[in-house]
Amino acid sequence: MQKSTSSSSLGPGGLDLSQVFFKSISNAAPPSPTKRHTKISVIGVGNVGMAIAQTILTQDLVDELALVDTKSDKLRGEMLDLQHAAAFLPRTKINASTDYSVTSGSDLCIVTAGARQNTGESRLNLLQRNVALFKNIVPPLVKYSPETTLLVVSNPVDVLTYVAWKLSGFPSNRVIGSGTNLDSSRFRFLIADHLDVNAQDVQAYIVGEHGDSSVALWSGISVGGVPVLSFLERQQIALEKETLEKIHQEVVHSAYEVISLKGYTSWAIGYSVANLARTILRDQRRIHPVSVLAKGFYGIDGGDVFLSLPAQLGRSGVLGVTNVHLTDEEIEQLRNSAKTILEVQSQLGI
Ligand SMILES: NC(=O)C1=CN([C@@H]2O[C@H](COP(=O)(O)OP(=O)(O)OC[C@H]3O[C@@H](n4cnc5c(N)ncnc54)[C@H](O)[C@@H]3O)[C@@H](O)[C@H]2O)C=CC1
Ligand SMILES: CC(=O)C(=O)O
Repeated sequence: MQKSTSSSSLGPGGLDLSQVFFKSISNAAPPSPTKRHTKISVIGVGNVGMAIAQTILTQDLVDELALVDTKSDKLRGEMLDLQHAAAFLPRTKINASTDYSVTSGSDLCIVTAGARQNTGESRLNLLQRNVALFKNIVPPLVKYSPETTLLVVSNPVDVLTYVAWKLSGFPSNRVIGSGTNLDSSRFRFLIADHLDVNAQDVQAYIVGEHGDSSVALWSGISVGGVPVLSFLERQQIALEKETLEKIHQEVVHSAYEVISLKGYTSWAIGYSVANLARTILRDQRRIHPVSVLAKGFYGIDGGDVFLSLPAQLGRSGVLGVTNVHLTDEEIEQLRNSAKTILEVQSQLGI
């Protein structure tokens, strides 16, 4: 597929159209040398890839957005549809191609390509199909953007982040999985709903596997800086363990429910990933629960495993993992989550 936008403003007969519409100001300042050209590539233009692409565009995050997929008609259709919104959006050059050269020089490559769950199917079930695709996706991304950060979204996201790390040969700080950033957003929504407060004022993390063995960090939840569990305890208000467990189960069940109702999930993951992209490209140094190489943190050992921990992110990827206080029960659950992922990983032969 050809590139979407002409890189030259030459009209018929070699006339420079920019000179027809604009007369140059002879002493105009040259473009600022400090302003970097920023670029994101999104691989896979299905429900998830397009939700991410459109959220990135509305947030004025990059100068250039490149889209890649194997379905050339769908790809061109999606590219044109986004380009036709140019009059309402911050200026971003949008290119699309089945050829990975379109991704060249990306600061961030977001991988959403691959099979998705059918109703009732677990994320881990997708593994073999998506590992095969990753072998065709990761090497060309590395070839065209050797300095990029890889952000994996395709499921099962934790194992595929490990696969992307292995296939890329990148240092682990430049390979991140979207992990439980989404689960934590669902968690914050449900807690906010329960307490009738704004979800943005709720600090709460789900860590571990993005999936059935995820771990809710109840001990660290705070609302507007007030630690929730200890506050309720002091007020002698019992928040029953069953209520807490029910909220966590609702988080775990969320994707299954949305998939059974509309066939896929898209909007929340779109916002979640665009939020991560902003932190990384703008060097915001915010803390997000995302899938990182977890070996050595919170007593996780037994192999190279990627799972979600609260990590500080910035321009160079993962800057560090936060030392959150976990209860013994939470540590035990986190190690079990690591074990679940490692068991799946051991079948890969990568
Ligand atoms: N980590 C998370 O929180 C979430 C992850 N997902 C995962 O994201 C993935 C995508 O989901 P949807 O967009 O709903 O699926 P979809 O079926 O709508 O789109 C997948 C796209 O990938 C493309 N594709 C397939 N093989 C490719 C290849 N080798 N190179 C480039 N493109 C290729 C397909 O042509 C298709 O356009 C799934 O694995 C899904 O489970 C979905 C929601 C949340
Ligand atoms: C599909 C998926 O992983 C989610 O929405 O959480």
